[in-house]
Amino acid sequence: MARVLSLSRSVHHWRPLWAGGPAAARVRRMSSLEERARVVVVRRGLQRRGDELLVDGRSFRLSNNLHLVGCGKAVLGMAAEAERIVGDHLVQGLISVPHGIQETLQHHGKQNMLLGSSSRIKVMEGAKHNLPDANAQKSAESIRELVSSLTERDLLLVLISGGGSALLPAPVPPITLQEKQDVTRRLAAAGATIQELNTVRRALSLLKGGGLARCAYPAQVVSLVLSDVIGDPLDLIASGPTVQSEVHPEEVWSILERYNLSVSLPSSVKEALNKSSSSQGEGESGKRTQDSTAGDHVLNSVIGSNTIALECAGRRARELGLRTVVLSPGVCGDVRTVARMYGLLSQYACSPGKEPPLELQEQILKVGPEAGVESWDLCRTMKLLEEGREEGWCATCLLAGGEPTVQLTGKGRGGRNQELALRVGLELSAGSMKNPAVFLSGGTDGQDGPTDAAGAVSDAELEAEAKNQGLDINSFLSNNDSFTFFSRLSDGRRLLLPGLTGTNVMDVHVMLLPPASEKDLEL
Ligand SMILES: Nc1ncnc2c1ncn2[C@@H]1O[C@H](COP(=O)(O)OP(=O)(O)OP(=O)(O)O)[C@@H](O)[C@H]1O
Ligand SMILES: O=C(O)[C@H](O)CO
Repeated sequence: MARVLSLSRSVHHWRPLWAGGPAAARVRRMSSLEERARVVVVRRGLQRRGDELLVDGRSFRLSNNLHLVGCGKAVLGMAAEAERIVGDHLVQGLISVPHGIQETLQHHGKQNMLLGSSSRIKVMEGAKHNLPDANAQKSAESIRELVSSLTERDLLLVLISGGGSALLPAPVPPITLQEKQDVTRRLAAAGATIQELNTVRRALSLLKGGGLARCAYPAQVVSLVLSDVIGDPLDLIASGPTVQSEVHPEEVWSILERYNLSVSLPSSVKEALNKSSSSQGEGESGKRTQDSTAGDHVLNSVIGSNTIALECAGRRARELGLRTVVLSPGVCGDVRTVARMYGLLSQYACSPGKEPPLELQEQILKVGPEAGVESWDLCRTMKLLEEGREEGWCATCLLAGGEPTVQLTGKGRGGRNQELALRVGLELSAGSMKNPAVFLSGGTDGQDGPTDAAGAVSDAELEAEAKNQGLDINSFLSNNDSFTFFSRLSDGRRLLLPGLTGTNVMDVHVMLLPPASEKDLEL
């Protein structure tokens, strides 16, 4: 947010700052905030008292018996912090992190998130563009080997964050990596939710759905989880490698049928699904899963989520002199519905007259829940927006988070954040009144779909700007080509390009709303 906009408080418009200048310094301050937040969540989640490790009120004895594994986009920074806390008892570690992340963090001067040369933790990179690949599969095999060698005197610390599913691929034989990748790619492209996607992934994997904890048995497993799924469901974040979950083949089949994939499935996948119904409750080694992942042997603890990103963004917005309103960390559903909701909220905040029209309120209460926002959050937000209009002395920064979905129909390059920004831009351009709101949507991991951008910024000028440059927004949208659109538009200055951030707590949406002028209120 700080990178993108600077607010002129005296006039009712925003001056885009994406050309650089003071913005660069602000990005650095923002990054150090991010870094502090991550350090805080790990320090809060993993406490040390002498040779005792305290997690979620439970105590574990450290005696040079600690092993560490992890997978996910935020895991490198988490591992660096964990090693600072318990490194003296660490025997060995191995983490699977995104391709290129060490170089990016180095490049951005985030030394704090990198492991030192004397670290006992080995870093393996893979899953380019967030797709499981041969490198990630190698990492998964090495992690499986490491944890399988543990005994009951060992303590296994598992670090998990979003992106972990692609970074820990271990297809159930005879499924090949390529076949598994095809199934998940086609599901994602058809608009499947992360809940549906990971339910299928769990059924096709040796390590997901508690498989990692099963392999580590009889060692004690302690998992620290940074959530990137709405509601923080442990069994779905990174497909729950340390969370025992039953595979219900009928549930998996119904998801595959919903997206018309059941007929074209490779025979290996069908075979694995049929087997899973008969081998319920058994680990790979034949150990009863009940023994290995239930009860005291495994502790899973969520240490952070999108709510933390919204808190940090809110703090920064207040420092910049803005009034902050947090809508919800649970925005989801089709990107068109989400765009409509933001269009309506901006109209509500900016419509002329003493009070926003009642029909707008009704429409917001209808569309909002379809975009995952509860009615009481909508009512609370509308009340705060209305108060903001009346106070009229500073602008409002509306913040929300979540993960909308895009149903891919085209072959272009883009991501849900860029597509959302583009669609919100159209909403803001529509109608006779020039809407003064500015909207940003960005993935906290720094990567939106298979593109180098994290997201984009839009406002009511977007449509005219595109037209002047000969770009037809609707044809880019119908080809899901939002990245190409924003790259071509005004030399890409509306794109958000932070590079991989080393964290991953879903997306953040920011809408800046200027206060209503006295003239507006009198209309
Ligand atoms: N051309 C496109 N236009 C719009 N959205 C796209 C496009 N290509 C892929 N997507 C969407 O991007 C999403 C994948 O994005 P990304 O790789 O950032 O994953 P993610 O959900 O953030 O990953 P993770 O949760 O594993 O960190 C999918 O939901 C997919 O529908
Ligand atoms: O890795 C994954 O499965 C997603 O990021 C959700 O956690």
